[in-house]
Amino acid sequence: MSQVNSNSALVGIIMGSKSDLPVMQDAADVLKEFGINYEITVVSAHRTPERMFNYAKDAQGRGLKVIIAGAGGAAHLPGMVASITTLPVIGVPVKSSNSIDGWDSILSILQMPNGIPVATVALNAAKNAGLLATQILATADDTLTVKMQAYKDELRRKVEESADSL
Ligand SMILES: Nc1c(C(=O)O)ncn1[C@@H]1O[C@H](COP(=O)(O)O)[C@@H](O)[C@H]1O
Repeated sequence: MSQVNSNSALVGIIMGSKSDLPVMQDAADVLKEFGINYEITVVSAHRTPERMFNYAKDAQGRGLKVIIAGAGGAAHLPGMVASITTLPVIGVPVKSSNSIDGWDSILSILQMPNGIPVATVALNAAKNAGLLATQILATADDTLTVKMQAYKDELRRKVEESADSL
């Protein structure tokens, strides 16, 4: 993996294992759709603690603005990364193969102690993580704001169209 969309990634997508990629790819697809440079790689707090520490420590200096971190099971990765960096961290609970219906990762990521927030999306909701990262970047980028508004207008139009066809 370790793929970088361009030299100047604004969003870092990390995951605890390559087995999370089918879920986390949705975040990358959204960022691609909005024309946002991102990087994507595997980082594990449990299995590669030094890699995790270095990634979080260097992220801001390398130009990242937001980190999306997905993990399953005892999902410590998003919280540990959030403890090291001042960048906003969006956590994606992943339903891994031997999970307790995903509740293990949901609660691990959601129930952070005061002081170290992780913006937790729904189970496997990497798409929403990508959209939230886009909205965070849009606060300082008018072009992105216009694109996000168009995205929402299109969502509304599709729902209204489906309602009209009932
Ligand atoms: N939760 C974590 C962390 C971590 O939080 O550091 N590292 C790996 N994992 C998770 O273990 C699950 C099973 O991983 P494997 O499929 O590699 O056995 C994955 O969902 C991964 O995110």
